[in-house]
Amino acid sequence: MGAAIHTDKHFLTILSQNQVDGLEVKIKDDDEWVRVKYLPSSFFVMAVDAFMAWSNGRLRSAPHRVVMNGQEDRYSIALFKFKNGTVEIPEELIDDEHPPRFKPFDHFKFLEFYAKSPIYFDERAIKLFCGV
Ligand SMILES: O=C(O)CCC(=O)C(=O)O
Ligand SMILES: [Fe+2]
Repeated sequence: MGAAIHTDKHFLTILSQNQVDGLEVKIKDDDEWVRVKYLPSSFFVMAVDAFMAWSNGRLRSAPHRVVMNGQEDRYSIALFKFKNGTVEIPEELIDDEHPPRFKPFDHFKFLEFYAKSPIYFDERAIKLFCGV
């Protein structure tokens, strides 16, 4: 079993797994998938959708998936961090060269809005919800 391509809707994702790899991340806008290699006892931390909006797009919420191709069992555990209240770009990250790319939004309303939507897992959801 694996996981289909998606971006996480939270603020930060912290992942850990047993020593069976499977997580793949798309770092650029091309077709290349990077397989995540964990050091023993390490965590993998990703800035995800709400962090991308907060950072005015400086950090990208990377599409990722889980691809399994062996017979070994894989276990992973995820901690999803939310931002309580309004997510708003700090003024230090806005200037003439970097106009705001996301409107302030309530993180839980974003989650609620897309909870039952077929595009919940789509990377465009955050841009459709609060993109400028
Ligand atoms: O199993 C993993 O390493 C990733 C799982 C994942 O992407 C998720 O739960 O959102
Ligand atoms: Fe994920």
